[in-house]
Amino acid sequence: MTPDAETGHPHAPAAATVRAVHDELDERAARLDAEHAQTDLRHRFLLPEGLVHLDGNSLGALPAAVPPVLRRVVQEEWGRDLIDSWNTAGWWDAPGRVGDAIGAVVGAGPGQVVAGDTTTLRLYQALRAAAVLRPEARVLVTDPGSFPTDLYVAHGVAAEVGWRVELADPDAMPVLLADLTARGERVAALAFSHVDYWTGRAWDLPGLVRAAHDAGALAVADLCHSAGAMPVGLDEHDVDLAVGCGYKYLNGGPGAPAYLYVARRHQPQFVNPVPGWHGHADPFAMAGEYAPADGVDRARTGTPPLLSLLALEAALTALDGVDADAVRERSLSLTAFLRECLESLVPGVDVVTPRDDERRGSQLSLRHEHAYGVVRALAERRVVGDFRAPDIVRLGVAAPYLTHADMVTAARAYAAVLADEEHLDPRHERRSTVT
Ligand SMILES: Cc1ncc(COP(=O)(O)O)c(C=O)c1O
Ligand SMILES: Nc1c(O)cccc1C(=O)C[C@H](N)C(=O)O
Repeated sequence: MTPDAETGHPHAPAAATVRAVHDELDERAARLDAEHAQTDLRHRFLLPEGLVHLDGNSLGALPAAVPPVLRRVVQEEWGRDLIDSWNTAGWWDAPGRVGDAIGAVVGAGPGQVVAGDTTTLRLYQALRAAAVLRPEARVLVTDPGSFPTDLYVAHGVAAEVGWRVELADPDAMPVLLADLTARGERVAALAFSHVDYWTGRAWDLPGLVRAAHDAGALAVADLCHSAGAMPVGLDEHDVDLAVGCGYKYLNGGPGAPAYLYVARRHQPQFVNPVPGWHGHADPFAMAGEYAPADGVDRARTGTPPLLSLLALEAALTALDGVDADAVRERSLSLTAFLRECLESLVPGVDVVTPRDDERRGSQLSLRHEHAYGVVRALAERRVVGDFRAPDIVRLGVAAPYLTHADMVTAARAYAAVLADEEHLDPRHERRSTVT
């Protein structure tokens, strides 16, 4: 480094050099945004002016299509037509209809996805159903780095059905499965997240499904961090069961319903461990005995949260006309460019997320000793990411509403926070519940 002409600081780069780096990044951003103009869907979302929302992997932005639909649903369907709306407004069929719309995003043909309930409940259903589909098996393989709710459900179901839980990083799962099989152990299911919530690492979904099937096991995937951000190909890759939430890259809003995919081949044997009346073959017969509906409808439980479900349905239209490959292409460009900006502007930045496109979901996770303070200080600069304990600054990149220019803004803010030590401000000591 040459001494700075203005400050005379011997170790800082010259101001002119710094300005040239910034100019170059701005020019690259403008060029890349022009190249990717086709997939810029920012106009389909209502975001506060000047905010860079890098937290769509926790709560997606509000699609412009949602408020008018909710207004109509509340005023006309609920307010005016009341109970008639179960028939006239298609409320009864909404879980399957919205399920099909989600299916279109994750590569599942119609009739295999049902929307409603929470990811936690959906995973419980999936794993309990796996136990019925693989009655002889005594082992569940899952990732110790899974989102906590997934681990809790895995251990909970294992305790209920008498499985032993084997923990392995998804990269190590195929070897573990082969070992278990060689020892004559029967594995019921391999449960994994397609993209890791903490590192942003994307696992090899087709390879994991193949390994599961080679071991006679089922593949159960959590799509929370991939659905809406990249192609999943549930049917193409022969996934058995999958779950996901509606509030991240599907932009369904806070508490949006989750979903469950049951591959058509498993539906006749799918046993719902929470057999509610909405999943009954003839709900209004009010029969005292449960008889499952045909198809994926048997995975329904009780009355779905209609307002949220219809908000999610409207939200999904924000992705209309842009396929998952196109979203992925934009996402990879944005995350690669964000990394490049950070590496240019923040000396020693520690990016945990893999550099390799194949291995990267749609976020960058940065390790920092004062990650919580960094996240709070960034938020004051109108760049919203989140903190994941113990030391991760998570920057989620929801491609449809973010631009390459936003990536420069975010990296610049990150550099400024650290340079001015804003993250050490005592106001940024950790005290909020939700991070
Ligand atoms: C991978 C993963 N699974 C599950 C959940 C949450 O489950 P639920 O929708 O039941 O809160 C999240 C996020 O909250 C998640 O990231
Ligand atoms: N589901 C959430 C919630 O109910 C409150 C706050 C955050 C969330 C999230 O979605 C967090 C997210 N699953 C994560 O990857 O950390």
